[in-house]
Amino acid sequence: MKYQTRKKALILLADGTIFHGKAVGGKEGSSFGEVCFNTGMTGYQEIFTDPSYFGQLMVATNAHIGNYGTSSEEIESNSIKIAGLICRNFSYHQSRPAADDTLENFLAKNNLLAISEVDTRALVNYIRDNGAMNAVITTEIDNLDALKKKLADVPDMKGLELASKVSTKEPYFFGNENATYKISALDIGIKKNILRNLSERDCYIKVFPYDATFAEMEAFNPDGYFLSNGPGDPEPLEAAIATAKQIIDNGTPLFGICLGHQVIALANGISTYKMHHGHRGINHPIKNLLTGKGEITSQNHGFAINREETEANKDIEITHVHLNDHTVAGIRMKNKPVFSVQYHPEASPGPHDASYLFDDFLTNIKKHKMQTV
Ligand SMILES: NC(=O)CC[C@H](N)C(=O)O
Repeated sequence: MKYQTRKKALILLADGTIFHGKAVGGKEGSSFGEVCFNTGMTGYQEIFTDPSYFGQLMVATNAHIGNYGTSSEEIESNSIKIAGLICRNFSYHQSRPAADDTLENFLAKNNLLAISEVDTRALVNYIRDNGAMNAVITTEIDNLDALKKKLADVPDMKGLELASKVSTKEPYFFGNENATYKISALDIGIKKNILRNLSERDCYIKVFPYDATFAEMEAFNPDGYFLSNGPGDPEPLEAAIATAKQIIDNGTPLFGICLGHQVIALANGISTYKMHHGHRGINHPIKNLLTGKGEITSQNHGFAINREETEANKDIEITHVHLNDHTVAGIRMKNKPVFSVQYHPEASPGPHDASYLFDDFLTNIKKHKMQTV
C-alpha cells in the first residue's frame, strides 16, 4: 500500500503524550490497552499470538516488522492476542520460502489495528522513563477529546484478571495418548510451544480451564501438574491459587511458567507487584544460582514476585535471578518437587538456554513415580 494513501494515525498515552504514525493496511478505528515494548529482533508472530499479551498494545523495537511473513506453524494460540501493533517500518512484502502469508494479511484476518512510521525509539525511551501506561492507537485523529475520555475509563493492568478471557472453555488433550507420562495443565493463557515441549518429552497433556478445581485436575490421574503463563495481574486468580495450594499439599511434581510462577508464589503467601515497565525481549540475562551458570532467556512479564518475602519464606529457595535488576526469576520449594520460573524456557524462536527446565520437571516426575509405585 502506497505511503501517500495510508491513513494518518497516532498513539495517545494516558498522560496526554502523542506520537504520530500511519495506519497499516486498510483497518481504521481505535484500539485501547496497556502500552509495552518487546526488544526481540525475531518472533513477531509468536509475540502477537501469545495469550500473555492479551490487552496490550505492542511496540516492536525492531525497525522492520513483517519482512519474513507469517507461517501457520509459528503461532502460540489460534488468534492474535495483542490489542494493537505499533512499529517503525512495516514490510508489505515478504521473501521467505517457508512463509505462507504476508503479515499484512495475517493482521487483516485477525482484524488487528496496527500503525507504523512511529518514532519507536522515542516512544520506548518515553515508556522506560515514565513506566507502562494505558494508551490508544487510532485513525480517528479528529476526535481526540472523546478518545481521552474513553482512555480514562480503561482499567489499569494492576488488579486486572484476564486469564478467563483467553483460557479454554472446555478441557482438551494434547499429544500422544500412549505417552509414558500424563500432565494436568491449568490454562491461564497457555502457549502452544509449552504443550509441544511437554509432548516431545513423552507426555500426554490434559489442558483445563482457568477455574478448574484440583479434584477435576486430579481425576486425570496425572504424573505432574503444570501452571501456565498468561495475561493480567496474578493476584485476582483466586481459583488458580487455591488449586496450586492443593497441588502443593498433594506432593505431586508441579512446574509453573511466568503467570504460573507468580501463582505458585502467591500460593506460598508471597505477594506480587507491578513492575515499572516489565521485561519483554529475547536476550534477558539470568543467573542460575544452583549451577552458577548464565542463561540468555526470553521474557514477557509486567509483574514480579516480592524478593524480601521470598527470601523470608522458609519453604522457598530462590534459584534464578535476573541480572539486569536482580528481580527474582526462579524459585523452588525446599521439601516438595515444585519449581517455577518467571521467564520462558519454551521460547520460540528461542533462545533455548533454559529448555533444561522441562527436563528437570520430567526428572522430578520420574523420581516421584518411582517413589509411589
Ligand atoms: N507471560 C506471562 O505469563 C506474564 C505473566 C503476567 N501477566 C505478567 O505480566 O507478569
